[in-house]
Parts: sequence; structure tokens; C-alpha cells
Amino acid sequence: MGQDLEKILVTEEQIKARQREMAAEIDATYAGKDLLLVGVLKGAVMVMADLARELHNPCGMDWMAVSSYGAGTTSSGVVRIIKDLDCDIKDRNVLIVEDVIDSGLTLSWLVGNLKSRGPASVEICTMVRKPLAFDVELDISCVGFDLPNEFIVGYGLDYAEHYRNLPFIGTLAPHVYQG
Ligand SMILES: O=P(O)(O)OC[C@H]1O[C@H](OP(=O)(O)OP(=O)(O)O)[C@H](O)[C@@H]1O
Ligand code: HPA
Ligand SMILES: [Mg+2]
Repeated sequence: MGQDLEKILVTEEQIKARQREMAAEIDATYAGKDLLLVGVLKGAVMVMADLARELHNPCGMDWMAVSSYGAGTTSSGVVRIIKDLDCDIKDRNVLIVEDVIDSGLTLSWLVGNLKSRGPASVEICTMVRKPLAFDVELDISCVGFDLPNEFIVGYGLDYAEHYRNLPFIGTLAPHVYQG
């Protein structure tokens, strides 16, 4: 796997340290309140598992799986629910947990969908934000790292379903895309 990588952008240690800070922010924001973490499958599996274990206050955990349609590799913003939440979020404080916000279109749709269910609040926490996400009106309360517009893998992020299990975030060598 090592020869497939071009460079490491965020090390395992940097992820762990930043996650502790993010968890402290979340603990402070939701102190004394009911909190439900909603992870977006499959990319958010790592960040959800690690972030939840850094929280000191109790929280619920639920999952959604969604799929974006569109030609090419960019998200069209038209989203289909593959797996819905198991629980009712009415009057609950929802914190969506994501691995990356790239175009922002997936999350923009998801926030609208979840808000229509009558929650007390819907906020967003993401490990990585890319520059394009600034063009979409999204209120992101918690960001791990702002990274440039490059395709990244690791820590949940995949290329063709590979590399999700890397403990760091990096870019792939050109030969991987060229086959
Ligand atoms: O901001 P956007 O441009 O909409 O892209 C971000 C979304 O795309 C990726 O998920 P993907 O749909 O590839 O599925 P996965 O989580 O199973 O990898 C990523 O995990 C985010 O959920
Ligand atoms: O940079 C990325 N890497 C992997 N999956 C993604 N989904 C949106 N952007 C990315
Ligand atoms: Mg995803």
C-alpha cells in the first residue's frame, strides 16, 4: 500500500490531537443537553468511533447511508437515502459527523432533510473541509482540518473502496489513478 501514496497531509498523531480539541468543544456546547451523533456511512466510521470515545458527556449514535447521483466524479446534489436513521430525531440535538465536506452538496441536502423532521437543532462536525464547501451555504460548527482541493484517502476516505483503513490522511500517487 505504501507505494500507492504520494504524500501524507495529516498524520495519525495530528488527527488524535485535533480530535481531542473537537471533543472538548462538543462537550462544552452540549453540556447538560441530549446529544445524538449521526454518522454518514461509510466514510465517517473512523471519525465517529474515535470522536465519540473522546467525549466525556453521554451521547446517542445513529447512522445514515446516502448516495449522490451524477455523471463523473462530482456530486450532483441529488441524494437518495440508502439507510435511514433508526431513531426519531424530533426535539433532539443532532450533530452530523462527516469525514469530508468537498462540494458540500451531500450535506446541504442532508441538513435540509433532517431539519424537516423537527429536531431541536442540527449542527455539522467534519474532519476535513475542502475549499469548494465555502460556496454552499452550510453552517459547519466543527472542522478538523481545512485541506486544499486534492483527492485524499485514509481515515475513512476511499478511492474505489480502498485505503479507508489508513490511520492518516494523504494523497495517492498518479499511477494509482492511471491504472
Ligand atoms: O461534499 P460532497 O462533494 O457532497 O462529498 C462528501 C461526501 O462524499 C463522500 O461520501 P461518498 O458518497 O463517496 O460515500 P462513502 O462515505 O461511502 O465513501 C464523503 O464521505 C462525504 O459523505
Ligand atoms: O477527497 C476525497 N476523497 C475521498 N472521497 C471523497 N468524497 C468527496 N471528496 C473526497
Ligand atoms: Mg460519505
